This record gives sequence, structure tokens and C-alpha cells, in this order.
Amino acid sequence: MQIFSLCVSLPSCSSRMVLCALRQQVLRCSSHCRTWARLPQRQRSGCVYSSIHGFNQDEIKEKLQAFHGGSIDLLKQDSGIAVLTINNPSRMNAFSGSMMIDLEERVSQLENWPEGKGLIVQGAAETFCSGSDLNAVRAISNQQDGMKMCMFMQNALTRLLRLPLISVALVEGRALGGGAELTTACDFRLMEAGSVIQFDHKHMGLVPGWGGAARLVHLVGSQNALKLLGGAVKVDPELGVNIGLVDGVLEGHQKTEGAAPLLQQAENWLSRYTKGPAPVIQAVKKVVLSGRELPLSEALRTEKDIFGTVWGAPANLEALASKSKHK
Ligand SMILES: CC[C@@H](C(=O)O)C(=O)SCCNC(=O)CCNC(=O)[C@H](O)C(C)(C)COP(=O)(O)OP(=O)(O)OC[C@H]1O[C@@H](n2cnc3c(N)ncnc32)[C@H](O)[C@@H]1OP(=O)(O)O
Repeated sequence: MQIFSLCVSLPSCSSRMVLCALRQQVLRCSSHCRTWARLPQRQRSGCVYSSIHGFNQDEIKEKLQAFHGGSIDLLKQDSGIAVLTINNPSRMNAFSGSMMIDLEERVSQLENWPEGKGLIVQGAAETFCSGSDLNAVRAISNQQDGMKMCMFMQNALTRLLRLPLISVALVEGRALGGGAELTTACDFRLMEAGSVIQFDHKHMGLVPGWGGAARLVHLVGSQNALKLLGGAVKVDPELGVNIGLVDGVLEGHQKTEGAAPLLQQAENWLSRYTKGPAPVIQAVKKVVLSGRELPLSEALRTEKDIFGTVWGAPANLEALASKSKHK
């Protein structure tokens, strides 16, 4: 609890904010979370930006709301695997302003899903996502609004990646610009044969702003990231697998006779990692998340806290009582 108090008393330090965010994830599972739950929502959230950084979420939401069209749809299934669909087919699933707001709301819903274990992020109508809606981008092309949109999307995508769910982006068709960035906000990426991920921001006179460059460097290393961004390289499944961006290739169900629908293939792929009780799967994600984001000594302490939530818990006791061999 001492570390939690420290995080709260020094919120302007970004590393402490990361620590706070992760601690929050830990405590959400724990029975000791009453003190934490009394803190304001913004302080408890896994956001990168808050009022301390001059970020006013309500203000940017009002602006984004003016650019409507499309939706982000969430289906929570009894299996514990949810499906999040980027749905704006007439614009190749580009993100309108209202879809950015939708995304943030869906992430909040997923943050509060105790039964959740996995998440598949897909695009509607056989393509993934073509980034920001260029009509909205044109209308908010002044620097200040661009920064606000950037902070809003970084917050939403950081919270998406920090969900206590094992997530996978299912890439069908094209993932361009912000769509390519979205794929990096998932734990894994699966590509359909023939699909493309392209960080094509350069062609728009831009660089990634939704956190996609930082996450890409973590995924593929700075050399490969520089090549992908500098060359606006079209990453096909083979290249994606070779550089470690992509975790699996799915058969195109329309081209390959007898292949299962893509979503089904993705669910099958993910289910090997989500098999088991939700608190255990969530704990698995949390220990990896803390190892990924925190300095070693803090990651170790966080791992200890997460361990404390599963040790002696029902799944552990049941396993101790019933199994001596794991095959
Ligand atoms: C901050 C911005 C940055 C970020 O978020 O970090 C970005 O994301 S910038 C956006 C990056 N995206 C792009 O550069 C993609 C732009 N679109 C294309 O290059 C092409 O449309 C396509 C996606 C390759 C598809 O080409 P094609 O198969 O030839 O179809 P169309 O071009 O006819 O597209 C169909 C329809 O969809 C509209 N569309 C596509 N992408 C967008 C978009 N990002 N925003 C708005 N609208 C988009 C396109 O205009 C067509 O509409 P109609 O003309 O009304 O038919």
C-alpha cells in the first residue's frame, strides 16, 4: 500500500503514472482495493495524459463528436473472448471523431469485465482500418486540435493494450496509418493471407501519433521500425512474421476452399492462451504487462502483488486438490 500512496502523491512523474496504472490493474483483482477505489477515476486509470499535461478529455470529446459516422461495436461472449469491430465500411473503416469516442467507451467497458479473458479486434466488411477519417483530419488540421486528438487516441490505445485481457488484432485487407498503429495496441497480430499492414503516415506528411511508433520499436526493434516508417513499407504476412510483427497467418477463407471463417480461425488461435479461469488468465496478462512496461525492480514487486491475487485463490486450491500431473 505504501507504493500506491507514493504514486498518488507524485502523479506528475510519468514513470510513477505508469506504475500507478499497473498497480491499479493489480488492485482491481484484489480484495484490498477499497482505498484505491475512492480515488478519482482519472488518477486510477491507465491513461498517459491527464489534466496535469493540459489535457481536457471533455473538451476534445466535444470536438470529435462533430465528426460522426461509423461505430465501434463490442460483443462480449460467454467464452470470455470479446470481439471489437471497427465499423465504417464506406470509408474503409477509417476512424471518425465519434468512433474515437466510441473506442474509449468500449475500452472502459472492457476494463470492467471480470469474466473477460481475451479480445479480438477486427474491421468490418473484410478490411481492417484505414486510419483517421481524412475528412475529420482536414477539419481539425490546426496544431492544437491535432495534439488533443493525438493525446485522446494515445490514452485510449494505451488503455486498450493495458487491458487485463489477451488481445489480438485480426488483420484482413488493409491496416493503414492509424489502422496500422491500432494493430500495435494489441498483444498479438494475425494476418489473413493477402492482407497488408502499412505505416503510410509519411505519405500524409505525418508520423504516427497514436503511440504506434513507440510500440512498433518495442515489437520489431528500432532498425526495422525505421525501415517500416521511413519506407512506408507494405508489410505482407511473410515479412510481418519475419520481423516479429505478426504472430500467425490465417487462410483466406474466400480463396481457400474449406477454410473456416477468419473470426473463427482467430478465436481458435487465441483460445489456446485463454483456456482456464479468468482471474488466472488476467493475472498472466498482468505479469507480462508489468515486465514489459516497468523497470525490473518495480516489475518484480508488481509480479509479487499479482502472484498474491492468485495464490490460495479458488483456481489454485482446486488445482492443488485435483491434479498432480499436467499434460
Ligand atoms: C493522424 C492521422 C494518421 C494517424 O491516424 O496517425 C492517419 O491515419 S492518416 C490516414 C492514413 N490513411 C490513409 O492514408 C488511407 C487513405 N486511403 C487510401 O489510400 C485508399 O482509400 C485505400 C484505403 C487504399 C483504399 O483504396 P481503394 O480500394 O482504391 O478504395 P477507395 O480509395 O475508393 O476508398 C473507398 C472509400 O473509402 C474512403 N476512404 C478510405 N480511406 C479513408 C480515410 N482514411 N478517410 C476517409 N475516407 C477514406 C475513400 O475516400 C472512398 O470513399 P468514396 O470516395 O466516397 O467512395
